[in-house]
Amino acid sequence: ARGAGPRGSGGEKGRGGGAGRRAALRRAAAAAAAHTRPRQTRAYPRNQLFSHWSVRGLSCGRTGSEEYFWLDQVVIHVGALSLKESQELARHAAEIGADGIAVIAPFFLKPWDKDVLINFLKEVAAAAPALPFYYYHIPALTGVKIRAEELLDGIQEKIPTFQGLKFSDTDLLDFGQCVDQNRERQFAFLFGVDEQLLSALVMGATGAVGSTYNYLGKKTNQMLEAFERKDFSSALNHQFCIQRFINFVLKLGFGVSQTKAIMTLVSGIPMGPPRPPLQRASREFIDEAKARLESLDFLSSTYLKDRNLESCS
Ligand SMILES: CC(=O)N[C@@H]([C@@H](O)[C@H](O)[C@H](O)CO)[C@@H](O)CC(=O)C(=O)O
Repeated sequence: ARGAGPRGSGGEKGRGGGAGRRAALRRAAAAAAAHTRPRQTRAYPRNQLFSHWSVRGLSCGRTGSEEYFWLDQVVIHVGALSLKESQELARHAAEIGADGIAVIAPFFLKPWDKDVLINFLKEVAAAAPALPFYYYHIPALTGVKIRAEELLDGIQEKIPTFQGLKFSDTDLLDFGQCVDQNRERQFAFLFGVDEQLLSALVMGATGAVGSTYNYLGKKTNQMLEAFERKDFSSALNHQFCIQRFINFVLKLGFGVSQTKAIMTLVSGIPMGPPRPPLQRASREFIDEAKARLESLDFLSSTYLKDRNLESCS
């Protein structure tokens, strides 16, 4: 998933930027990546994937005389069914200089209440005690429905590195209460339901992480900018426009496979097939999604060249 947000996509209170720190991180990540370079035909173990991502993410690009980094922050998801594996991944994330770690609830042997879940998260966080820690709340996929608002109550006493939450659920009452009950704390509230982001911004979301930002990022940024300048009518138009596309693909059947297909379509970069049990997106899906992207002006070549997308709003 990719981040978007008015105040950064996560970990905005992180550990400070600076070219020196970035250069050091880049060296550490490059060393780790070189040490474990996989052969082309082998699947990447997760730690190798992290190293390679960090190297790429912390690399510089250049526009004119200005140098910039591809990513502002790299927050690594280290959740796993096994506590030990999660801890190893957390240690590795710290070694390669990640800006933070995130963890979903284990979903085979599920935690049955808040305390049990916090205990698990605490053990993972303790393996990387200098890294900001995020809980990734995604009940539709984990089946762990412990309310985030309950989980946050007193969490920093148990997990001192707790920094915030990625909230991937449509329960805006729960989300609103997370924000409302933690106003004194500087938590990051990263929202993960792209079609509802505007509502979450109104409630205090500080950023967003979601799948559609990989290809609807420009439209989302227009919405964020309108929101920042308090032009709520334009912000709503942009959100509705995004909803039109998401609503359309949700009805066709939308998940990771379809996301890969759309990303391939929009970027021209082959994303490869999904792993079983997932199946490739069907030809019909790709054709229909393409037509919809075109009709909303999300796919035209001019879209990539800074076109104003008012036709959609
Ligand atoms: C259940 C799900 O996949 N949610 C997505 C959303 O970005 C979602 O695809 C989008 O809101 C469309 O419904 C993200 O919150 C999760 C995600 O991108 C990820 O974990 O990589």
